[in-house]
Amino acid sequence: MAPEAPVDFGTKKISTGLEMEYSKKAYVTFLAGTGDYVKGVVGLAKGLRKVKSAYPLVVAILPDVPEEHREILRAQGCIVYEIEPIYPPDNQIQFAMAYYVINYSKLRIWNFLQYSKMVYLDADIQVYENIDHLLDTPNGYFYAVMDCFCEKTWSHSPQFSIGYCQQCPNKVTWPAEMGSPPPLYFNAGMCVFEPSRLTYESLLEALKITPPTPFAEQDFLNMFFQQVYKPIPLVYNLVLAMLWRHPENVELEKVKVVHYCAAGSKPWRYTGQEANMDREDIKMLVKKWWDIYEDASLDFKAEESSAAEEETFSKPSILAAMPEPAVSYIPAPSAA
Ligand SMILES: O=c1ccn([C@@H]2O[C@H](COP(=O)(O)OP(=O)(O)O)[C@@H](O)[C@H]2O)c(=O)[nH]1
Ligand SMILES: OC[C@H]1O[C@H](O[C@@H]2[C@@H](O)[C@H](O)[C@@H](O)[C@H](O)[C@@H]2O)[C@H](O)[C@@H](O)[C@H]1O
Ligand SMILES: [Mn+2]
Repeated sequence: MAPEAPVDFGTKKISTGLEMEYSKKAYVTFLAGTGDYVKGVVGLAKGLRKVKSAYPLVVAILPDVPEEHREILRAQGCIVYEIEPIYPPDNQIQFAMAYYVINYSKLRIWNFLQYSKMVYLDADIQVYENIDHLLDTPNGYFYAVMDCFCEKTWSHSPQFSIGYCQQCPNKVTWPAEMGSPPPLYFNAGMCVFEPSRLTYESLLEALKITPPTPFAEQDFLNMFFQQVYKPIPLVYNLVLAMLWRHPENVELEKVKVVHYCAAGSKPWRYTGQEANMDREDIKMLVKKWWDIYEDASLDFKAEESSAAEEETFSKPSILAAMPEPAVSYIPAPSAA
């Protein structure tokens, strides 16, 4: 289902006659659980500071994130918004990772209407060069980097079974008897999008009638934004598996954003034991992440900007009165 074309924001008068500034832009990430992903968010906040980004980092947190972690994020200058979880319809699907079920909650960021455009980044991503220009891309599209189908996390898929990957479409051509090749598919760890009430409500409505699939909200977002998806270069989201699956597509010295999504590559829990984790490039990238994380000169200093605010709801107060579409919640496994 293609989303409504997003309304072109400017300063928008609303029924009460109040004016609301819609031109704000920001980075946003997502944090769930009581575990160590908070380190990823701290690393990301410090990385964005190191590349002198002009925009704040918003963190959409689930209610289970402890106050101590929220304080750590505020102390790093993050703008912390608590969001309500979103679960897919009741299902028996085998997700590629059991905890993926919590990732549907990312959809709340489309309701951050106080922002006109945002770059979403997973907490296991690090930004090594300024990418603020992505927030000046033309509106009306969904920008993200193409994924790779070669890791065993894709073993459920027809692509994997015939050895097809969009990263090298001529290596194994898609057989005619399997119909047309799959549409271009993005990794949902990084994307450029426009918050919009219409898009948000359409997402939630579509979710109610969309059977969940192994890559959870990533599959769902690929289906939803298929008509407006614009692939952007791999330098904006290096999915680490590309280093051993498609090295011919990677110029590591030009990469601006690294996505530590390969099994065993999360820097804050790296042991080097898993497959490919003893590679020199992986060791270099993990060290690069730690150098930023441990650099005290990159910590937030209160005089840098007005104190970060925290709101306990996922919509600007002025829209609080607008009814939220009902979403059914079901119990789910806790985060990883
Ligand atoms: O316990 C968890 C698991 C996931 N996440 C968030 O959900 C994102 C997606 O999960 P992950 O990056 O582990 O998926 P991958 O990209 O590795 O498949 C993470 O980056 C975090 O932002 C989280 O906050 N806590
Ligand atoms: O909830 C589903 C997740 O799906 C994606 O995970 C990756 C990861 O599983 C790799 O190991 C695979 O190789 C890769 O293809 C896959 O996209 C996103 O990075 C993450 O943000 C989230 O959307
Ligand atoms: Mn990730």
